[in-house]
Amino acid sequence: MDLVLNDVTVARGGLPVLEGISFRLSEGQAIVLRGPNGAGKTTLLRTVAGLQPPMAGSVEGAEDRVAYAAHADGIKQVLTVSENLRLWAAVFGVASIEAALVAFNLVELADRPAGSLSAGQKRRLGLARLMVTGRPIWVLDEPTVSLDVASVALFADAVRGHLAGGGMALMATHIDLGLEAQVFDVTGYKAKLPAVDDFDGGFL
Ligand SMILES: Nc1ncnc2c1ncn2[C@@H]1O[C@H](COP(=O)(O)OP(=O)(O)OP(=O)(O)O)[C@@H](O)[C@H]1O
Repeated sequence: MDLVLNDVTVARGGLPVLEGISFRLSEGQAIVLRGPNGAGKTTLLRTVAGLQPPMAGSVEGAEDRVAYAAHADGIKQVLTVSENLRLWAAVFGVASIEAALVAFNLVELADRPAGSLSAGQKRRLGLARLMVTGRPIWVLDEPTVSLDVASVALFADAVRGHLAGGGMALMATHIDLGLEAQVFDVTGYKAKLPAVDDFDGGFL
């Protein structure tokens, strides 16, 4: 089933940020969101992930199918790397964590408490989590932050494998991952702020 956005408006703090967003993401495809800081990429990703409703328009095909990786890695600090992955695997009903450990070069760190990992290692664990969700739509907000060159390559391989298996990916990233992806620049979709109709100019 495709992920379809129809004329979506997204808002932060009650104010529209982006409007008129429409696209379709099919099996095996990726879309990379581009746009300057503050343009609304995170807000759009949060809306697709179901963390907030669209202000207008509709998001179809996302419900219970999205695995979301945001700036915060969502890691349980006191659990080990493998315990973290097993926890998520149990939540999502996935049998094995081995592929995720291998894909993100976490085998040697499997017994380390997650709280003792470096920023890049934590990020690898946060991304490995995607693989144990079994969910087809990966929604990723700046997934490569803190990753070194080798880890970026691991991540790109994991996304490539996910797409090859019929998965989909929607991500905000400023770096070129060497993936075949459509680029969606949100810059042209900046929302017009609603007119203030009870403004009293006499207070100026
Ligand atoms: N909690 C909040 N309450 C109100 N406004 C917010 C909140 N979080 C973000 N904003 C504002 O919403 C707008 C969109 O922010 P958003 O984080 O979606 O942009 P972005 O394109 O992801 O930026 P970046 O590239 O810097 O991560 C910005 O103007 C931002 O200041």
